[in-house]
Amino acid sequence: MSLASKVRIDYFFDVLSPYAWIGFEALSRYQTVWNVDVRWRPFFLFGVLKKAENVGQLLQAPCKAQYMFAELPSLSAYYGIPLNAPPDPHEAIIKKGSISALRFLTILNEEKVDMVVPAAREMWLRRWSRNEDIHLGEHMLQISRKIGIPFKEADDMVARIAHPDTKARLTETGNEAIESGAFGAPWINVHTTDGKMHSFWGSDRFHIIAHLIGEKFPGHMRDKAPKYD
Ligand SMILES: N[C@@H](CCC(=O)N[C@@H](CS)C(=O)NCC(=O)O)C(=O)O
Repeated sequence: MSLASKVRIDYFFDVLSPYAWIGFEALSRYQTVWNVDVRWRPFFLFGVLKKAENVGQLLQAPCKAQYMFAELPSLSAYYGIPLNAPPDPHEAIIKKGSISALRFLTILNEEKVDMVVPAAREMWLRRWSRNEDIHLGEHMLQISRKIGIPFKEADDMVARIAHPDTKARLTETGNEAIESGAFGAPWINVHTTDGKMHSFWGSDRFHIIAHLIGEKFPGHMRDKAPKYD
């Protein structure tokens, strides 16, 4: 068996999850200094929660829901991420959702992989900073324009958002996460160079991941943050 020279990190996320955003920004910064190969893997969190029989946990324990929101301002300040909860979280998260955005990211991941990070970041900025919607095709076109995807290409990808192949690929990514034990987001699979896989839940596990792979975790690394606007 040949051993890999780089640690591969599969980062499963949904742009509706603010914790997945925090982890995404943290890992984007660490990606530049750790010897890792990061794969960004958009998955549909509600599908995963359902398959993992974890929907009730999240929505029915009021103290947990309250805590989830209460912790966000300190994380936002720590990492320097301009995070603002939408004024009507139920409408933004449950009613409008992220399925179109995730399907769009799924297409980008296969056809324009370099655009996945700027597109996902712009989606989070819209949903979790500026209170702008991300559930319609026209929003994907606005996002594409902002990050520099030519209109014709963007239009062609938006037209395939509802294609059965796109849906199937998003479901497959969720299933892969579920098979590795996922029950929430972010879900992080670290494939160490000895061929083993280690799974982690949360944006708050990077010090443990650093220890596992023999790297350093000096905290927020705000000096490596992009300009958020
Ligand atoms: N402590 C974790 C919390 C992550 C978290 O609460 N993620 C939510 C989605 S935004 C989730 O997966 N919840 C499932 C659960 O609580 O079981 C972190 O800091 O990232």
